[in-house]
Amino acid sequence: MKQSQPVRLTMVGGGSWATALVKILSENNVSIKWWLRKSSDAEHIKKFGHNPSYLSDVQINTRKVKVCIKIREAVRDSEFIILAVPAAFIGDALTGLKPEHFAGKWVISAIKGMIPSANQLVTDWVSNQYDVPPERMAVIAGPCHAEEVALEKQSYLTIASPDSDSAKRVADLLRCRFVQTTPVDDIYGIEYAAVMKNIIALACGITRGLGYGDNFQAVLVSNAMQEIRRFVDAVYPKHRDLSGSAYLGDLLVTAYSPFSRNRTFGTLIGRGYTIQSAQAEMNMIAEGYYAVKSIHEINKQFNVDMPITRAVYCILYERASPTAEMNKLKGELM
Ligand SMILES: NC(=O)c1ccc[n+]([C@@H]2O[C@H](COP(=O)([O-])OP(=O)(O)OC[C@H]3O[C@@H](n4cnc5c(N)ncnc54)[C@H](O)[C@@H]3O)[C@@H](O)[C@H]2O)c1
Ligand SMILES: O=P(O)(O)OC[C@H](O)CO
Repeated sequence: MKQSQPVRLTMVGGGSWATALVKILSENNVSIKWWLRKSSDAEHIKKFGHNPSYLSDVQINTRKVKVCIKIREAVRDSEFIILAVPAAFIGDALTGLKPEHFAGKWVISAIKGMIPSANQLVTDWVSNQYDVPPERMAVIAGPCHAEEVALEKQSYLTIASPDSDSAKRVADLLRCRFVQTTPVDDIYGIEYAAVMKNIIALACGITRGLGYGDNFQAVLVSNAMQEIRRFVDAVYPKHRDLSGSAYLGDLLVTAYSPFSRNRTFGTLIGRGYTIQSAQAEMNMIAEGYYAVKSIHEINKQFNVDMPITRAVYCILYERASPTAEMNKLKGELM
């Protein structure tokens, strides 16, 4: 039987998540233009079919995937654009693009971070900068570490869009042998929860680094869930069940998995590393570092009680002692 034309899609980003998403999409009838910032990585993928910098065991199907270092060329003729670079660098990655380059396309954020210069969610920022209508936007969420996708471990993604057809189309694109997908409509609630779980993972890491145990972490995580609920309900009120995997599931994986970038970063801070030395130690980005400042700023309008976020903010941005901040927090949890 003749196969239908492949879906034309652009992947923006050269890190672990972009590599894992390329692997997932390559399972389906999708033709991918993959934009990477580093030309040496792009050349290596062309020649050897592996990303040398992230998840280098993943075999890239170069019949389906064309690498590219020019962003305009990468987005030309695509129906879908997936953004998978840390939020702080998305502006750089899209430099040279104008609203007309996004016209008629779906834009999907796989990013779990805030735009630091604007204190904005990525979908809000993209909509404003490039005139992408909300119904053409989606986010990829859920408890899913790139490292486990690389190993084809059974995983689940939640695809959120205000438009149910868009959510379903994107969910269909990302479903494969080892990934289940669910379309939903709570795009902003899910995006905020995904941002906030990174801050909580930093807190978990800090307490691990200081020597706190599982008993404390269980209380920290359950209090965190309430903190996320208070904030998300204040900023974007809507009926939602936060026990779903895109909310609670994502919090759990990031808080407990050794693959978590944010937890690892927090652990280094708890052990006494400076921010610069912790960043230098990791080849990866901990989104929570940027997000905690944005959420702290946004919360000035809402005044939600957020003791965990406040403690992490004070440690990372006000040079407060992790020991003293966690001592204070101890008395506020229940
Ligand atoms: N890794 C995961 O398992 C995973 C899962 C879900 C969502 N995400 C989200 O995906 C996004 C990308 O994260 P990741 O894990 O792929 O990143 P990563 O930490 O694996 O890689 C870092 C990325 O940042 C880029 N980068 C580093 N410094 C840069 C700079 N100065 N300018 C421009 N780009 C720079 C690198 O090229 C690389 O693409 C994040 O928002 C993250 O929260 C990641
Ligand atoms: O768990 P982290 O800190 O690596 O963040 C990556 C993803 O957001 C997990 O869903």
